[in-house]
Amino acid sequence: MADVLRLSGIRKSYGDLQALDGIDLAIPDNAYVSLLGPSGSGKTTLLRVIAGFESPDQGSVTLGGSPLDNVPAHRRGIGFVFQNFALFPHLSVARNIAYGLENREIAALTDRAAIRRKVAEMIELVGLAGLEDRGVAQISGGQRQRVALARTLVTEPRLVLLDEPLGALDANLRSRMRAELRSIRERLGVTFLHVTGSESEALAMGDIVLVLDRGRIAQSANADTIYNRPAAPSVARFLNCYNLFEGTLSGEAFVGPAGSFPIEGSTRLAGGKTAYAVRYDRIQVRPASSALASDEAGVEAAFVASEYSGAAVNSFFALDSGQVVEVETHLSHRPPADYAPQERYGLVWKRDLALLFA
Ligand SMILES: Nc1ncnc2c1ncn2[C@@H]1O[C@H](COP(=O)(O)OP(=O)(O)OP(=O)(O)O)[C@@H](O)[C@H]1O
Repeated sequence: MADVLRLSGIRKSYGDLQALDGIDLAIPDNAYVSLLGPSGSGKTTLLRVIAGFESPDQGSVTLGGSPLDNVPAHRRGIGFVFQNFALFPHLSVARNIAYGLENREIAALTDRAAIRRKVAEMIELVGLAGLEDRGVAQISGGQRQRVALARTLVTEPRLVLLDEPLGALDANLRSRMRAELRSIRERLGVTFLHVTGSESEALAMGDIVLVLDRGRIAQSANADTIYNRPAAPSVARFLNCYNLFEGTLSGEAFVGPAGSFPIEGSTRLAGGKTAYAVRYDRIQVRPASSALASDEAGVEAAFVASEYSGAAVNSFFALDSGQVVEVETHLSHRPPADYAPQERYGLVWKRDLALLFA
């Protein structure tokens, strides 16, 4: 797959704050790419540098092999979908979409019939047929989202940047729009770079997931690799599905405030920092003082509370060190257990399901 976008050595600071700290990145053509990172990690700044709304202090951006360094935002051929949609409230659905075509810097269209035809095609593609003449104040949030997308896509950009595009939608609509966005992108064959703070959205949508941590790319991989082999403890933390333990290696064990875990059989990953990680759904809860099998590791902890979320229950246990360990039990596997508050339990996992960053 050829790369549509390349970034090399991008740095951007605001005063003393290094918002982007040396970004090297290649984004393939015809792909859905998610950009995940916690608040303040530099996601919006990165999009703004790519779009040309901000100039980097150092580094270069190329699109389709051509440098963009001196190309202003409106001549880059890059589309941008804003979180708040940024539609013209006094214009109809069709007029909002046509606006992009009539006013684009490169090859603006003036032929009314051609504009009408392209707008109609786009309305069909994003599923807005029948709403052409409605004012954008008279349609739902999900429909406004589609107008924003259509207005960008109608200009045939090579790359579309989407800044938290589902953030303003309610939970139901958000999950429906995930599938819609993926299918619209596939039909057009254009590359989408979708910024999100939601790990489930990033993993569900991206053919490639980029994880940004304090202005640097911490990992770039497919969803399965990110989920099962996070490149660093910080990536595991953002994924919100791993218990992370701090400590050091001591012979054949990982030792920290939580206890001592034999490391034989655990998956060893390079991660810059020593840490031990166990996914929430890899932990079994047993009576306290149960014997461990030779391929298991575990800790004892006091039950705090459970949270029911439909298909699963998440239970929280406090270790003697104060750290809270989360256990996720899928209800298709077993009925919800009734743990007693403050009671001690054994939390046990197979060693070969644990990750050791060292
Ligand atoms: N115009 C600006 N002036 C000063 N600091 C800025 C400016 N824009 C961003 N920053 C700072 O740069 C850092 C990165 O901000 P950015 O908006 O890119 O993060 P983000 O990952 O998009 O966060 P969020 O998910 O909260 O939107 C933050 O610490 C932010 O406060």
